[in-house]
Amino acid sequence: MKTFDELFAELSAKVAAGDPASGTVTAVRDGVHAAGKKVVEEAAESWMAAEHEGPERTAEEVSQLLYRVQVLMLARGLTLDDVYTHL
Ligand SMILES: N=c1c2ncn([C@@H]3O[C@H](COP(=O)(O)OP(=O)(O)OP(=O)(O)O)[C@@H](O)[C@H]3O)c2ncn1[C@@H]1O[C@H](COP(=O)(O)O)[C@@H](O)[C@H]1O
Repeated sequence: MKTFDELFAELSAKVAAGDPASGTVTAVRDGVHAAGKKVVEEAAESWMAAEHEGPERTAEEVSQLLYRVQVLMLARGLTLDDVYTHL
């Protein structure tokens, strides 16, 4: 288990190192357009799970959504502080 901040630190380090085994590195290199499409896809799956599936499936889809949001942030060069300043 990890927190949102811990995941972002892990993904940032992998991207900075260009870790060849990391799916995140590939996803970030694919760019903002592809990353944005994945955010929308996982958002829709989260919504559908919340309406039609149980809490466990919904939590799983929301975790994927949070991951895809972080990929989009990294592809766009945003930090957590850039976002948190608006909360
Ligand atoms: N949390 C995630 C995570 N969530 C989703 N994914 C990726 O997203 C893929 C699933 O996306 P798809 O679009 O294929 O999903 P789907 O077909 O819609 O599947 P469902 O939504 O229907 O379940 C997974 O196979 C992973 O490649 C993730 N990949 C990585 N992480 C975390 O990121 C860390 C670093 O990962 P790497 O960069 O791969 O080392 C890992 O330790 C994890 O903690």
